[in-house]
Amino acid sequence: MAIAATISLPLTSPARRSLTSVNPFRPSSTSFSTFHYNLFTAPYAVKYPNSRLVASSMSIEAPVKTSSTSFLDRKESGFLHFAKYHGLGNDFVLIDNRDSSEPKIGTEKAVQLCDRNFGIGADGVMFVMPGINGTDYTMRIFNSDGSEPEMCGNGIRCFAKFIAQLENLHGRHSFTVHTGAGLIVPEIVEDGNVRVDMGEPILKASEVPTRLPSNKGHAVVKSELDVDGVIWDVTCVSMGNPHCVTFGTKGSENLLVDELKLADVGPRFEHHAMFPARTNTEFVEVLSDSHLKMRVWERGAGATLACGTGACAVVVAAVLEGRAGRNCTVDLPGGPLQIEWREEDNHVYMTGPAEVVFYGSLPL
Ligand SMILES: N[C@@H](CCC[C@H](N)C(=O)O)C(=O)O
Repeated sequence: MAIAATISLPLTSPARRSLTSVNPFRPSSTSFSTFHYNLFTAPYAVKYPNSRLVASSMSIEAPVKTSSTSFLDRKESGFLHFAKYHGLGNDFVLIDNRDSSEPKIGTEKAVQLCDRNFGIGADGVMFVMPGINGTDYTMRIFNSDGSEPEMCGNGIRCFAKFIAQLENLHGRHSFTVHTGAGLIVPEIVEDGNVRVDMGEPILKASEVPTRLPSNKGHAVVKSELDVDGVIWDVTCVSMGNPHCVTFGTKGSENLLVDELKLADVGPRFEHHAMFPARTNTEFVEVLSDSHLKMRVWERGAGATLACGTGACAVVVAAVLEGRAGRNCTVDLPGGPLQIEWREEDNHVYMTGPAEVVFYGSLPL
């Protein structure tokens, strides 16, 4: 089966774009080229979305036209208009769903779009929906396996930048967003990064949820978890979604995360009987009191280049285990996040980038 698609690529490197300097939804007549191509005969353009040279060398009809109106102003029925974003390489298909509280596509289609060989390629699909309970917007997300998580840290930064572009907003802006994890407040700051009030971590074992017995009040901190005969020390934290954080196996030295066989060990945690809702798992190396390095195996998405809720959970776990302070840089494979677990209000604050990659349309 082939899917005809239209795709628009920013001419500048997305990594160098900032909201204040460039608004890709209001391009000048020379800032975009529009390509019409078949997703299944132009895999390289999909796999290397930042490369115009690759797209051009595929003999795709380009450039066919330029537009002075916003790409996402397009409303042709029967087409799904989307934007592809990433936060430190954790990538998402974003859909303008402001006119309905029902997602424009279902989980089966989302799985298809996330496929890196036969679709757009993404770790998840996110929907910008009307707010409820007095909030500005509602966020929903499907993982690449079609499951629906409560929250997504990198995704909510992309969500905020997408809203700013949809609404043609410039400069500092914050939004109240209803999520499965409750109220989340992302704020676009001067340098184009997004700072997010991620709310309070949940530590009560039954609410994470984990079946591991609590050992510090209601929390599970540095507890033993037997993973197919290997004993890991784990701390369980929910940021609305469940996380199991480990700094290594019992009695071992500081974990060297680059040496970890993530694809082997990750699924064993994700589907462990102690995690009734499955779990995201973060493997952490302590570089200093304020500098941590992690790799993640995500529930429903596998190994990803970054996980925002995971980085927040890691700092909470590091503080609870006495391994780091409340203000940390967390290095992920896709880049660093700044995380603060503030003592005054018990909220976790995450700051990091979110960048557009390209815009496209697909027939539904
Ligand atoms: N990558 C996200 C987390 C996405 C949801 C996760 N896979 C889950 O199922 O909980 C992040 O940046 O937080």
